[in-house]
Amino acid sequence: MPTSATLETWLRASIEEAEFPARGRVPGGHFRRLGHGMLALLPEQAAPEARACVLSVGVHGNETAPMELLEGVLGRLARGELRLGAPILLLLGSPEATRRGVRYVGTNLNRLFRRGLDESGMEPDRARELMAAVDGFFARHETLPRLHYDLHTAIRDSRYPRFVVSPYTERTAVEMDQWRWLAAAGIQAVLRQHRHSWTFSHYSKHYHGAQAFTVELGRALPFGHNDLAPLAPMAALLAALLTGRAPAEAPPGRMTFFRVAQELMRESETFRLAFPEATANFTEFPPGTLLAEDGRAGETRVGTAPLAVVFPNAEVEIGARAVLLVRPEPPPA
Ligand SMILES: O=C(O)CCC(=O)N[C@@H](CCC(=O)O)C(=O)O
Ligand SMILES: [Zn+2]
Repeated sequence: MPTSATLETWLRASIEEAEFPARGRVPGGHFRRLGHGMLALLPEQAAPEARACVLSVGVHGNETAPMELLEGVLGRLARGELRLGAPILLLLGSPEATRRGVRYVGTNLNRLFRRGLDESGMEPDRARELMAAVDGFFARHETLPRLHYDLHTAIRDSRYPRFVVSPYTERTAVEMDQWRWLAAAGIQAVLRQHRHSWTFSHYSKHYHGAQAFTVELGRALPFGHNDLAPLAPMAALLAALLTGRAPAEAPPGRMTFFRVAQELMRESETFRLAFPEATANFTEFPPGTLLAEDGRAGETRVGTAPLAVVFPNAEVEIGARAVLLVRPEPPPA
């Protein structure tokens, strides 16, 4: 069987469609290639604190910092600095989009994670493969608590460069431990969704009862241009998950909590945002401010309480989310 040294090359091999062994050894267990951009790390024995963890990167092809972060952690495992103690499913969301250096090729993959998806095309096909991989992984490790971190970077600057989106589902509550782990991992803000969003993290939370988040780790930059220093605490969290150890904890109140008040969809060709393109995520606007104009839907203005903007993007497909309008809320007690 090939040795763990191979593991470090898995991500680049997946992007370049290069040869990669079907299985190999790592300290504490072995890896198995499940498909293109899909790798399972399987421990000889799960540690007492182990969770069945899905770690996904590259659901948007040009978001490279999470890939470099993951390569670093896999390198530590390969060199024997870490010992595998939990089953981990590693997923490269869209190898083709990453190879081309683009967010997506045909349509936004991160809006397609729902059962019964019947669209055809590259991203819908990939969404079905990824959902099947997650289904199989959680079924195989059904006795362990479930976790999914879907790692991204944002298009724009942010008042909080590292933040998580907590998907909405009435079925699964967020455990307090998650807030403590994320606070210790250097996450600065939490954005709680107000309705179903059909993202990858929503899929694992809604259909599998996993603790699941979209994790934003700074700005989307090309390979080699990412500053990984601020992500060291997040690397430590991923390392703890791999080894099945309890991660470091910090008070959740260290993070600023927000809730989505409104999701503005682009409804026409003439949609435009009324604030500058470069406006940072979580920038707040006072009551009465004009935020957007959109054909027959007309104007959107801030009501009586201030609103902040997250993920503004006037160029999205018609029918897609153009901006989230959010307000602060108290941290969970
Ligand atoms: O910076 C942006 O405008 C988009 C960054 C990004 O890809 N965000 C995710 C968030 C997913 C979620 O809401 O959980 C996305 O838009 O898919
Ligand atoms: Zn993304």
